[in-house]
Amino acid sequence: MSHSAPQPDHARNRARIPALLVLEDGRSFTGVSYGAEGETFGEAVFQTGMSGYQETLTDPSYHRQVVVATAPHIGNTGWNDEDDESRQIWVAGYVIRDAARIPSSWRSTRSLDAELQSQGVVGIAGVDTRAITRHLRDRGAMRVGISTTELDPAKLLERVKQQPQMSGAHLADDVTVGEPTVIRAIGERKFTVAAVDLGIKQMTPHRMAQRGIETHVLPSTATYADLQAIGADGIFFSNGPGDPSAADTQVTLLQEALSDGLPYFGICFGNQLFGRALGLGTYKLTYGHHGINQPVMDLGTRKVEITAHNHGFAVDAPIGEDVRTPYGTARVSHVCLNDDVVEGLELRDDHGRLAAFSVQYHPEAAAGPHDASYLFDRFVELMQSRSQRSTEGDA
Ligand SMILES: NC(=O)CC[C@H](N)C(=O)O
Repeated sequence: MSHSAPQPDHARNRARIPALLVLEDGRSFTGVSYGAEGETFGEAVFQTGMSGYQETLTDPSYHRQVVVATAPHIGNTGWNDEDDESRQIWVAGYVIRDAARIPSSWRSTRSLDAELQSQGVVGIAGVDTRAITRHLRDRGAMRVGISTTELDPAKLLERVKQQPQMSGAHLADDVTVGEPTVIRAIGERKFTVAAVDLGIKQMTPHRMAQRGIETHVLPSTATYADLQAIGADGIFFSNGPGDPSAADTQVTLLQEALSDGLPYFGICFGNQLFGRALGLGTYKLTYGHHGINQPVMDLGTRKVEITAHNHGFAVDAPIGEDVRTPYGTARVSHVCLNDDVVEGLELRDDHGRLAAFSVQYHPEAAAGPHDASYLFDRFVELMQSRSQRSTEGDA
């Protein structure tokens, strides 16, 4: 059978299996089962990307979150063997309005519905996702339950209220690699980077490899000695699930690296932990940024880039002011033009030279626009200038 040929229309039969969604403030929606049957709980967030659902569902940062797709029609391009951002689907549940009944793409090998079923991920279709989105936008992200077995809203609500909150959750250890893995540079190796895996997406080491970086992906429990053992020229902290205020071990590791002057680059969770390492606080946003078209300004160049986001927390830092830290002077480098949320931080040494930086959004852009890929080049330049200075004896 050719991949794009119409597949058996089992969705029509499954459309009869009822499913219930209940938010923690009691608002409920009825729909039909999509993906696995059963029951699931998590934090409800809405995601505004019009494309890229395979990358979204396999992004480990969504661990324990139930994603509501604002795009009204989901599943058109099925599921393929290339676009996974990690080893599995991580979302706790998936909420869509209109499910594609016949996937069509030359790369598709199965339907989204079938993939959700085979990975045991519970979803719901046929619900008013616009109403859920407006509700979450007004009231904020909240706990949610989806069930095909408990169809009494009051009973499901009781269980929703027993679920853990996202605030205070330390989840990096759930998603990280078991053993270190190495992603070789494409072409000549110029630098070695220790990437602490707090929920890394595969596109990140790929973007590094394209620039001559050999990436050693290390477990979330990596120590500074582990970094030294691989002779890292730079340290990277990935994106990842959970509350940054609960990741103390990683903050301590980063502080050790910064004291040593090791070049640092962080993405998303890596931006929040950089903020904490610099002595700044983090806080929970009302409903977060989850999408692929958020405007961000680089305050250094005044250029605006359209960027991919997936964060529920943010760094609390004064925009336009210097922050003195034990490692140098920190500043907010990027802001979101929708709401002035801090989207990037940079640290400069006493000579005003860039020493470390991070962004709250996703320059690896999977899925998403590639406006911000210059940040990987900035990391390479940072390691280059640092290695030049150490050969000249001026580290
Ligand atoms: N994508 C991420 O790294 C998310 C970071 C953090 N878990 C948040 O929700 O803000």
